[in-house]
Amino acid sequence: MAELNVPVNAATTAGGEPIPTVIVDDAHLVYRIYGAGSGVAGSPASALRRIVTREPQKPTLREVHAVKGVSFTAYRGEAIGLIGSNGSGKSTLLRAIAGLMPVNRGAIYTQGQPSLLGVNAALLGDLSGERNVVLGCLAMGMSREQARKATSEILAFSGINERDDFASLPMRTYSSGMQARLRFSISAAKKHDVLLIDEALATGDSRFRRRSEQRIRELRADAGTVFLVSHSISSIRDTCERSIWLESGVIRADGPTDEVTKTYENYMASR
Ligand SMILES: Nc1ncnc2c1ncn2[C@@H]1O[C@H](COP(=O)(O)OP(=O)(O)OP(=O)(O)O)[C@@H](O)[C@H]1O
Repeated sequence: MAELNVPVNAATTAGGEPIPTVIVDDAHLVYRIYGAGSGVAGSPASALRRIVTREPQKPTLREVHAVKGVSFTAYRGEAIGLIGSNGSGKSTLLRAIAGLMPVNRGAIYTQGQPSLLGVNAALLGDLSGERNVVLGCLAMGMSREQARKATSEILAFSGINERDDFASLPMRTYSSGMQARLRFSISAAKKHDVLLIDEALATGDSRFRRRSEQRIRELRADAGTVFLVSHSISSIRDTCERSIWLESGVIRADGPTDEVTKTYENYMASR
């Protein structure tokens, strides 16, 4: 635990300045849901009335303002935990940092290419775990030779072959925990400028979680920036020295993990 709190000196410029990797400046993120029926207007009675009166259904648009004016700067060498209750905007913010969702207002600047590792990251269910590892490596920019070399290491790290030769079976036959382990193992095989991890550790067992947490620390030590979204406060405490608490799309606290998680836990206990 102690080594997590030491400043990462590799992450500073020659002048000792920390190097920013992600700048989020007053970011607003809004989902637009078209055709979403709302309350009475979407009821069976109103649908029947429209049929009888031949009144066309008015197009509806609902907006969910998921992230409301969030600002912070992340630096190279930091591992940052994103915490908050369900629906507070954590995954949305990660998606925006990854460039998968445009900001509606404000701006997000990133250095290098952020990589989002989520439980929904696309791997192909009909291909074997091993083929998916090779494809994943190629997709991350490795050469065929590098991918071939990395494959056995990734499979060993994932531990999916611990009980049987699962690597040769199609991925659709894997449990969700095994799938998540393989996804994490593929992503963690490469150094990332900015690695965004969304609950990927939650589905692994405790042994795999410990290995993953160790790998996150190594990735961070390699001077990348890691963001970890998790409801497991212990994972956040073991991995991240800084945490950001989001609630209803707004930052409630940003600072040392111990302080932020304590405040968050008190808040959750009082609800
Ligand atoms: N694809 C979507 N379309 C419309 N609204 C969405 C969509 N995805 C998320 N939302 C809404 O945006 C808000 C933030 O959701 P988000 O998934 O970012 O929260 P979260 O903090 O990651 O939640 P959790 O801890 O439950 O995973 C919620 O109100 C959610 O209903």
